[in-house]
Amino acid sequence: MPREEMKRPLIAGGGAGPRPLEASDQGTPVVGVLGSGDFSRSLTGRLVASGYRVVVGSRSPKRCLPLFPEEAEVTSQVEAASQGDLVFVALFPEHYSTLAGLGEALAGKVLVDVSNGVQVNLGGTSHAERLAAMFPESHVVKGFNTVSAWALQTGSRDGNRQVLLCGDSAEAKAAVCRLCRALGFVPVDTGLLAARALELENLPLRLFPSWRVPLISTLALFAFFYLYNFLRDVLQPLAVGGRGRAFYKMPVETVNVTLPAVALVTLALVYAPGSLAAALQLSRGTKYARFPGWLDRWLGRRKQLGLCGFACAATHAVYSLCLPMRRSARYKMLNEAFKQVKAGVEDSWQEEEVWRMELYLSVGIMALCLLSLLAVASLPSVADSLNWREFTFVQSGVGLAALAAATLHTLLFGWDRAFHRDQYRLCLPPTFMVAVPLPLAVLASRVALGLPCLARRLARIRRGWEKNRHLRFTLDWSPRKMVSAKTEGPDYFSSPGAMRAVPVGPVGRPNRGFITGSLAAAPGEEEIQATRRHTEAFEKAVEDSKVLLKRPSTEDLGVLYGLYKQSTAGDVTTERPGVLDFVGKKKWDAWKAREGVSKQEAMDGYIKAIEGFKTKYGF
Ligand SMILES: NC(=O)C1=CN([C@@H]2O[C@H](COP(=O)(O)OP(=O)(O)OC[C@H]3O[C@@H](n4cnc5c(N)ncnc54)[C@H](OP(=O)(O)O)[C@@H]3O)[C@@H](O)[C@H]2O)C=CC1
Ligand SMILES: [Cu+2]
Repeated sequence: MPREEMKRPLIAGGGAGPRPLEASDQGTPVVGVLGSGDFSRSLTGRLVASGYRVVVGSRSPKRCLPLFPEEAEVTSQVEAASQGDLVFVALFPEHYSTLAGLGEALAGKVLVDVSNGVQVNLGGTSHAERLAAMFPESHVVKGFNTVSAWALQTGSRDGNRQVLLCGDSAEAKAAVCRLCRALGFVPVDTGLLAARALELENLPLRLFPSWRVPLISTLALFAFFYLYNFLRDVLQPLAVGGRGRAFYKMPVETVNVTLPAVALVTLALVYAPGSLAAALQLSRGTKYARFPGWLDRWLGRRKQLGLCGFACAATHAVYSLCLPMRRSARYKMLNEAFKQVKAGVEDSWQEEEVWRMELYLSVGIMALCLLSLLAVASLPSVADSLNWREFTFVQSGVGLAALAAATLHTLLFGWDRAFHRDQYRLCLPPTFMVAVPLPLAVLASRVALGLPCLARRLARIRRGWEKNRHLRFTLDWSPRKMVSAKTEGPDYFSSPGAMRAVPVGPVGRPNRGFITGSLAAAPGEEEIQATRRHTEAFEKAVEDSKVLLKRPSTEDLGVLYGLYKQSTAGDVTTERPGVLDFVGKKKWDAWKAREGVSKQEAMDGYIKAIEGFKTKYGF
């Protein structure tokens, strides 16, 4: 539906008059909607506005008639089921049994189940499957349950435009997809009913599913550090006979010592899985082995963890700004001043303390700025405007700089306190000493991964190199394809970008049984030996062709391709590819040019050509 259409008020309040279904609307299906509730009304309004003829089926059509736009027909359920080509079931699933008598009217039709559960259903049967079992002659499609009645009314300008669907009949899904598009939504086919319906029904019931673990981790860290600080800063002074003036610290001071520790550890948790993944790839020598499930999930939650860390850091900044505003701070300052006067100290300036504070604050502000950049870049609208390199630079480069700055900020805060005995209250080291090891370990691992020997190896692995195996520039090389006389084979014409890593045996040792199928015909022992030697020389030349230092010119690739196909498949037997298949045509022509040449001669030609190319292109 055009955007302008979306802006039209959808539920015509009355005087709009019937919207005639003229010639252009003739082909559109009649849509039946069973049920007259909120969803039914919003959907009907939207369908009518998009030019569909809608028949609403209700148990009491007269009562609900005024609630629907006048273009819609409101009738009995049987009537709506009979008239509609595509029927929406806008009832709660517990009322599906009341539709039992509609089996005949709904036979052969597309039934759209829009229902949601009341609680997450993790193993039972989905409502859509129950509906499909009730109406085995209808084609049930699950969908629209992730769209609210509100979104249907206001149009997809608000929120997500996607409508997730699933179903077993491809035609039924196609019909629902067409309708979706006509309503201005974007259909997304997620698969079959048995595989996806339950998941779709659970989707609207889940509360921020990707945030659960990051939020719980952040809260758990907060609880741990808060308790730790409570023991050290509140209980310990009371335990050693203080004057009962420690509980005041609980709302602000203790929270403000807790927040930076949580922020720092959370931020380290964002970059730790990347280091673990790199270490795994290095030790396995391949990027093609799956990570353990927990690492995969951890990698997938980095953004949420980062945002939790940012929230803690930002809150810590606000708390810190407010510290001097507190009464307790003023009283403490006055008391200090009085003590100083009494002691006759005129100037309390301590150079070291001044520098510690200046540096600590400055680095902290920088860390917060970098974190803000990261947070902004993780917004979908901003992330979408960055290319992959820019995104990686921000998330990786700026993120690690933020982690480094935050760690330095914490270390500057600690200064030399780690070495003061009086800092170990209740035998517990200062909080910063508990918070700092993980970020330091992550930063150290990144430095290690940046060392040329490791960085080079990792870069190779990430470009497809595998330990004990070699990279080859090829597409379909399976022996079966070599034997068949089709236009497949080594894709010498593929662009360098299309090259991909496929494991093969070590260079120089041809794979066993490489082209045996096409060449195994010689009867005598000597002949067999000669053929084998010839074949091996050819196979060696094929292997060599993949490790030439430079990519041969298109003409030379054509020569190689033609000789190769003639060697392995004989004369060309296929039709010349169509006008638009430029690469296919070139390949075909190159093969055709060798027509009539025997396989042995073609192999000789190939071996000679490779010898020449080794000098020409380097080897
Ligand atoms: N509202 C929303 O935003 C969304 C709703 N949905 C789904 O759409 C479906 C309908 O929701 P909604 O429109 O909000 O619900 P409503 O309660 O507003 O409407 C349900 C309709 O079901 C019919 N009904 C009520 N009681 C019975 C009964 N005992 N036996 C038979 N039919 C009955 C009534 O129609 P009548 O009296 O005319 O027969 C009623 O209007 C639900 O499955 C819901 O999960 C999905 C996504 C969003
Ligand atoms: Cu701080």
